[in-house]
Amino acid sequence: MRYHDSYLDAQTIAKAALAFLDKHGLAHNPIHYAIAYQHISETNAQLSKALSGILDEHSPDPYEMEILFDKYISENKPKSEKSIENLNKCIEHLETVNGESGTAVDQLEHSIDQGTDTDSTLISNIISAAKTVRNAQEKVNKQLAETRQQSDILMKELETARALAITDSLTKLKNRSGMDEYLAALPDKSFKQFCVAIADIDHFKQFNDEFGHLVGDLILKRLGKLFVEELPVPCQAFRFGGEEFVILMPECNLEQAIEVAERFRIVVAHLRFKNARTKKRLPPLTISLGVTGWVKGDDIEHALMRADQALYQAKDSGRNKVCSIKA
Ligand SMILES: Nc1nc2c(ncn2[C@@H]2O[C@H](COP(=O)(O)OP(=O)(O)OP(=O)(O)O)[C@@H](O)[C@H]2O)c(=O)[nH]1
Repeated sequence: MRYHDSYLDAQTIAKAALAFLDKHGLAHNPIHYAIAYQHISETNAQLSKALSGILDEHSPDPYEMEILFDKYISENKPKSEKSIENLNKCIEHLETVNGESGTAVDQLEHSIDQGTDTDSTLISNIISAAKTVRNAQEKVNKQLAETRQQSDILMKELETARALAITDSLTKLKNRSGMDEYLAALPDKSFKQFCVAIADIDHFKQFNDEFGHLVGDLILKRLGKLFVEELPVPCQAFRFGGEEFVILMPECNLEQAIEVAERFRIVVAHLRFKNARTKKRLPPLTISLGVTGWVKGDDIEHALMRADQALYQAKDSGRNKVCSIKA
């Protein structure tokens, strides 16, 4: 159970939670209320820490509240455990039914072996055993259909869990594991021409410090979308953690890869963000990129190290730049 407050305690917390919402001009909707309740009752330390960080600066807006709710309250647990439980129950039932029909047949065999029954008793025993077996068969068929349904649900849940494991929850881009899967599935011919880039947001710490991590998260989210919208096929971006992204560029020579990176850099530099609460414009955001070639036989880690060196050069020479190192 999540809440242990007594009736009276809960009433007191509820009043304080509503007063909190009023104080910050927030609607009494379930999302805002859940945040306020958990904050006031001190039952969610991480939520309170994030909320206090915002409260130090300003009253949270509904957008920030939604992000807090998604990050610290909302639960999206996989139902796999329940499905496995159901599947096991189906199997157990199948075993019981199978046992019932086996017992009926055993009893019949026994009375035939003994030879003590009259013909009419024997016939009625055969009919009764046949009925038991037929009933059991019907039950088995029904149960099998249910088992199939449960196993389909489980398969879907496993697929979802697998997709989640290789996806970055914030940007929705594939993560490092997703990139490893992508590389493992690459046909050999793709290695003829292949480039790798690392993109990194400039002065993102400063941005976070000035506007808060939640706004920083929104920027990362927007960048994730932009990679998908702006990178030409078959280039693909992956989030490696933090504000660092890897772009794999199959079928690109170094010159073409630099062009792709440069175009993306310019798109980002032209983006304009607005603070949803204050409606004020945020300062322009820039990224730096390091590009390198990846040749057949080379370890991807080596290519990533070269791309990182190139990125370092871009940062070192003023940022908002693309630098490259040959394979
Ligand atoms: N909002 C947000 N910030 C993040 C996330 N991951 C990493 N960061 C922040 O990204 C910042 C990275 O800072 P630094 O590595 O110092 O780099 P920088 O400030 O961007 O400076 P340069 O890379 O040298 O231009 C840190 O403040 C991290 O907290 C995230 O998921 N969300």
